[in-house]
Amino acid sequence: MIAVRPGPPLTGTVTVDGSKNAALPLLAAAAALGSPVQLNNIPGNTDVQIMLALLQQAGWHVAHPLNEPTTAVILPSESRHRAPTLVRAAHIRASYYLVPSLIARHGEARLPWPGGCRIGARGMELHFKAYEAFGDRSTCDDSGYRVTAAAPRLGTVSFVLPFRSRGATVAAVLRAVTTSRPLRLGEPNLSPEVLCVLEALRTVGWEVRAGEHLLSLSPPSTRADGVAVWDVPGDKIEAGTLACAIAATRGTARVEGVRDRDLAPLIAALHQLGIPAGTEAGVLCVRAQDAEPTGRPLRAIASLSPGGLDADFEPPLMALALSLPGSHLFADAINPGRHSNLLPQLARLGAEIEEISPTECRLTGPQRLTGAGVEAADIRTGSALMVAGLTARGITTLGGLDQLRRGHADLPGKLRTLGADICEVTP
Ligand SMILES: CC(=O)N[C@H]1[C@@H](OP(=O)(O)OP(=O)(O)OC[C@H]2O[C@@H](n3ccc(=O)[nH]c3=O)[C@H](O)[C@@H]2O)O[C@H](CO)[C@@H](O)[C@@H]1O
Ligand SMILES: C=C(OP(=O)(O)O)C(=O)O
Repeated sequence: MIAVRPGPPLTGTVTVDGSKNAALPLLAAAAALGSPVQLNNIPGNTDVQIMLALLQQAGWHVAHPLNEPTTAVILPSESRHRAPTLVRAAHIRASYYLVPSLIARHGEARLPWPGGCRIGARGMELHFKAYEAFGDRSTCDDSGYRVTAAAPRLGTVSFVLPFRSRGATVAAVLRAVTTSRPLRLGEPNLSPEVLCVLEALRTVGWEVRAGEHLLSLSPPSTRADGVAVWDVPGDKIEAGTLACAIAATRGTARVEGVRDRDLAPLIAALHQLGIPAGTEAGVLCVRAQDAEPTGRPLRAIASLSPGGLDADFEPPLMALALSLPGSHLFADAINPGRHSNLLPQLARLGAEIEEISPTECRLTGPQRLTGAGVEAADIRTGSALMVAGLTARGITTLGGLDQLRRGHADLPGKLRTLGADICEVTP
């Protein structure tokens, strides 16, 4: 487990890893393409390691150039063995991104239900609807699901999502790639993680028009030769978590390696709280040393809409808001089990948070927290508890590191680079 103690305000400069939630669909897009892709800035967290292992098991080569662990070349292998049983697909949520490439390669995708964070019921019926729009058939039982390829068809596939699911948007886009069919997708998810897949497809000749209400894709007229080179964007959530930690300790520090536009909703929330922060040319500067908190209420409502606040920013913002004056509201109806992971753990540190409903809560800051033993039941609960531990009197011990490492190769190390008093201890 990790032991966290309050210390001096965080200072200095740290660089974020590539984003887990962008790397996962980009790896699946590389597999769907069927021609070599070099992917740079791949993070070393365990979810991404599992995805790379799944790709290899399912028939793709994953080659790391010598001394470049964050780069991989993904390309299909020649051998066409039977569809494998991908048992570890049950460990990560994003295993469902592999369905289009598995169907294209093996004629069917047979997978266990996806895993990932236990943050409430996490359906995937919209993915099946997307595949059915392409003519595929899906069946499922308690242990998993199976999607079987339709006989090849031509023509544009049109489909409207009833809500802006990121997973279902990527599913439809990648199925368009593996069938080389034009797609018109209504009410798409246009989060940075989806946009980076669309940008990657543009580099290999796909015509992409991403409007708020309609996403249109048309395949390239000729197949691109050579190796496509794509970059995983820096992890906006890791950067946001570090920003909350810097602000909670009233520090002034720089976080490098993240795209400016990906942080706009987080920076708006920091400004609302009176924390001076901004990005320029991939560098996020947080200047909380002499900040004067506004005392204004923060309304942090997780959203799937374009430009909305990513649900994964909410937990670290909540940990920060506990140290700032004002009555702050948090809501995450996207991940309905998140608050039941996070709130009881913050309560162990002495936080007083009023649950308005299972997905909405209000807290009034500033509150004085006291170190205690806490447990990460999901990635962002883990990172939020580290932020809270930096302001709690005494020692906070955090268990459940396997959860944290699913999303970050070494978040404690990054906080230590900024001067945080964090160490790993063997219980
Ligand atoms: C790997 C990855 O990128 N995970 C992110 C992704 O999760 P996830 O892949 O769950 O995100 P989606 O946008 O697809 O889903 C949003 C919500 O709709 C539900 N849903 C989705 C599809 C469906 O067919 N049926 C259904 O009920 C999901 O269970 C979830 O509760 O977006 C979440 C919300 O922004 C983030 O917190 C997760 O970190
Ligand atoms: C919820 C998350 O991940 P996943 O969807 O992979 O479980 C997350 O990244 O916080």
